[in-house]
Amino acid sequence: MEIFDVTIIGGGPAGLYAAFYSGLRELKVKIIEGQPYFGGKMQLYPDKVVWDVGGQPPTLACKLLDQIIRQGLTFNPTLCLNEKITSIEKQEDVFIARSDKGEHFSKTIILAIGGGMFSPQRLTIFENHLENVHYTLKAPSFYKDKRITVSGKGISVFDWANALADVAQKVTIIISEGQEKIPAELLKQLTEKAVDIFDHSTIAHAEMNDNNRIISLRCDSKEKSTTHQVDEVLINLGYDRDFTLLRNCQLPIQTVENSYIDGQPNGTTSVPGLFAIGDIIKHNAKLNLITGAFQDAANTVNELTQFIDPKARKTAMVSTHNTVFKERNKEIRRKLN
Ligand SMILES: Cc1cc2nc3c(=O)[nH]c(=O)nc-3n(C[C@H](O)[C@H](O)[C@H](O)COP(=O)(O)OP(=O)(O)OC[C@H]3O[C@@H](n4cnc5c(N)ncnc54)[C@H](O)[C@@H]3O)c2cc1C
Repeated sequence: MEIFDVTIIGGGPAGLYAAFYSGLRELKVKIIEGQPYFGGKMQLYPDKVVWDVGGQPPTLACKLLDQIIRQGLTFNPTLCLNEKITSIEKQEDVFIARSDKGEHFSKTIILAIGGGMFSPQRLTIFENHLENVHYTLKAPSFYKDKRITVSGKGISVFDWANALADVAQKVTIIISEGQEKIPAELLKQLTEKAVDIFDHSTIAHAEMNDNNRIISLRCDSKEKSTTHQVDEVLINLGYDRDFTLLRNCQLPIQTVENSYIDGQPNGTTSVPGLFAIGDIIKHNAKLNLITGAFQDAANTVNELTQFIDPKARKTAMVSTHNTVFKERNKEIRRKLN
């Protein structure tokens, strides 16, 4: 039985920074993410420009995320992707986190599960996996010179179409609602970019090729039927959030509004040794931002290091003076000079 110092559940910004900071504190770390990729909610807005991360120039979220992931992997933590943790229990001094893939043993646990596991609501006629149907937006370069259909509900559909119209060959919107709630300025931009909007319409039929890709879509409204050739289809119907873990957990974790963990700025919860960081935690000083997640992670890792070893330093040595970077700094200086 391999016992880790810390097992981090959730690979969003909070969990990834906790993995980095735990490495800085020379802890043995495992990070478990339910999705097949890291990034958490940042995967929902890769094309957006993020301005509010201290010291960073305005950056595309996908680029910032790439850096956050790389930083999270600096000290080679053990990685488990595509593994949803469904329960945690404690036997003597060891936590056991369980999924349908197995068991993980750890002296401490960090819950960095954000708003729970989110999964996109699927369009009924696309229930099976199709190669060119997407529920999150990839980096804009993926759509360059392609014919895109965006469908779903709400302003996000229009927002996505507007972002893609700058790079795509053709963008078409199909929505069942009207356009009344869409800001006039956004509609004006879409008209200028020659985006076709079919409102009060639904996707009624998809023609497939042998590679499990949709090649055309039939769109029906009360008045007419139209057919659109497509390269990629984007669906935005909103997201379901899954809190199975909090519901199943036998440990006395205190929750707020049944969806958040009642915790402290140093990450401690009602269960000694089990910590919570990022968007899942609620307390008066909580900041639901990427930088808030980073601060939670650093505070918590310092706290849990002392939980494991009460004689350990209270905080990590600052990175500029931390000897764990000695060898890597030589390489970085060589590159910079
Ligand atoms: C549209 C949008 C725009 C935003 N814009 C900004 C911005 O401009 N600037 C800013 O600072 N912040 C922004 N935010 C907020 C920021 O993205 C969040 O504060 C941040 O992602 C929180 O990180 P987290 O790691 O706590 O949670 P999340 O990012 O939600 O990550 C949690 C991870 O845990 C995983 N997980 C959950 N349950 C389990 C389980 N049982 N087992 C395994 N894994 C599990 C999830 O799959 C997910 O990957 C934005 C958020 C949204 C939604």
